[in-house]
Amino acid sequence: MTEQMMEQPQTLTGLKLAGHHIQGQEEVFTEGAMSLLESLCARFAGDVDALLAKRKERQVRIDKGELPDFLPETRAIRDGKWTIRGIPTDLQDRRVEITGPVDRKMIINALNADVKVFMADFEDSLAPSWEKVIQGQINLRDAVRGTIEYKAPDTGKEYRLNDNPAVLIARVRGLHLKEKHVEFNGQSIPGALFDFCFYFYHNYRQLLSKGSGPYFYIPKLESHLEARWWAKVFAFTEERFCLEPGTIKCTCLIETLPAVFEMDEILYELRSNIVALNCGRWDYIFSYIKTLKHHSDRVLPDRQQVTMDKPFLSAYSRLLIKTCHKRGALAMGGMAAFIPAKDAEANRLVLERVCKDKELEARNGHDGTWVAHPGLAQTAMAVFNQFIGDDHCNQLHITRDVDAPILASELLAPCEGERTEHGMRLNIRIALQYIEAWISGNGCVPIYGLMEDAATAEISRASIWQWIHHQKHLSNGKLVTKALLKEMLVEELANVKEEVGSERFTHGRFTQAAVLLEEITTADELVDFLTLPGYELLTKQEH
Ligand SMILES: CC(=O)SCCNC(=O)CCNC(=O)[C@H](O)C(C)(C)COP(=O)(O)OP(=O)(O)OC[C@H]1O[C@@H](n2cnc3c(N)ncnc32)[C@H](O)[C@@H]1OP(=O)(O)O
Ligand SMILES: O=CC(=O)O
Ligand SMILES: [Mg+2]
Repeated sequence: MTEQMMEQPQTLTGLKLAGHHIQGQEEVFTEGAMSLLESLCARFAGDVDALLAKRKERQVRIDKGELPDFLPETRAIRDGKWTIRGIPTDLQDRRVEITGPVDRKMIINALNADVKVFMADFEDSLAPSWEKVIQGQINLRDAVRGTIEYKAPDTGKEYRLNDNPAVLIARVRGLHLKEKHVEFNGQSIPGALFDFCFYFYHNYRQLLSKGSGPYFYIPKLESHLEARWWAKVFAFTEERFCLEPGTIKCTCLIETLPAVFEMDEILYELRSNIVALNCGRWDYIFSYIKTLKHHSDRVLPDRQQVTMDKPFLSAYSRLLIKTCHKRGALAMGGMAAFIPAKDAEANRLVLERVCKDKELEARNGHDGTWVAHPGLAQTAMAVFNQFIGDDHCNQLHITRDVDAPILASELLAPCEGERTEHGMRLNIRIALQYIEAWISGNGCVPIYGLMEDAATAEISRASIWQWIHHQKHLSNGKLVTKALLKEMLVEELANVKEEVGSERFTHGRFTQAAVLLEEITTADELVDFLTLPGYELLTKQEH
């Protein structure tokens, strides 16, 4: 059957658009694209709930005292000799990747930045309002065709692509997030399938014709069974469009504690399509808190003290590199959350810190890294250039074979450090401001000189919950209780009002953010993801 025959209009019996009309949506919801979405939902949406249920089953065991470990039943995969299928030419050199949400100006700036790859983000840095997820698809379609343009309404500045834009990779939503504006057989569909379907459908031909391809970042995997689900989605799509197996390429973030014990297995399940793993450090730290939430000996200190040189994070980075390179896959580093400062001296310190962070990654053997802002690209590039040298375009040759095996106990090692009143108050102010931004439709914001997104904010709010839950004492002797949190929340809300100004405060959604923050930090059980209740508030205000 030819592709055209397969793309004949089909009766879209099960699929229903439940969102309000967004300008330009007809360009996204074409007959062919909707037909693909319906097929994907029919085959794969139902399995997502079963995969999410498996996460819960494992968590129940861990809550009872079990610790995550390498799986006995997949030992043969870990011990076996095999490699991934291969890495396309334009993904061999990924020494610096910029990331950012799928806003029009941001996309153009990111593709023009002095980087190898742009990860266009429907995930941690995007609050997925109906408008943003549709507009993001339109923006990426125009970017792939090279026609994307933007004129800033305030300055009149015009934006268009340079001659040699970065390679594009789209990051789709995690499996836990539904897209409530589209229903299949009466149920909201997985946001991941929505993002995958439309980005693939509207762009694969143009990408392949330019010598690139449909490339994806897959976030927040928790097991190799979830990777197997993605492998089936990719294989089905390739077959439907008569593409060679392995045409779709993906990079999986290893950003949950359970997944770090299944890296070989994830690579194996996806071996036709995968090219790299990535250390998504912020979600990983959040996942460490969440997974071990009932283990009183593994409560984290102030967020600022949990840096990549801490033993449990160093073990994670080194094991990821060793695992990837053994299988021929790239081992990407993660995000230093710094962003440039306006003041020259402050900016010098920012660049110094970024440089130190990137040196640690490059020295460990990572093949590349992430930056949150174009102003950091040169610094990261200089570090990786120095470590990669002139004879290579990555560090695949660093095998870490002589390293002692990295043990489960190292990955789970408690993290030393203080829990301070300053740290707790900072967590409250960061979480407040981030939640306010997210429920107002902005998924990534600068707060106190750092990039804050869904992953970094999760650490702040989950830490507060964990300190309350385990009745920790702060370094000044204060016992962390629900009452203390409530007292501090009132004070910090007032401080935030002073910081942002009463005009911004009154027109913002800070009170709603405070209510949500109080709810999720004082709940008996840790809420799985901040973005789940956040999505209800985000979408409630849509017309
Ligand atoms: C844990 C994780 O998942 S990390 C990955 C997800 N997070 C991200 O991707 C963060 C991406 N970064 C950002 O969103 C932004 O850098 C922010 C929100 C933190 C700060 O943005 P701003 O406040 O606009 O920064 P600033 O004013 O310094 O920007 C200066 C210019 O750089 C551009 N810029 C800033 N960050 C980016 C970026 N990531 N990509 C492209 N352009 C960018 C701005 O658009 C602006 O352009 P202009 O001069 O043409 O107007
Ligand atoms: O997605 C990246 C992370 O650090 O989380
Ligand atoms: Mg993440």
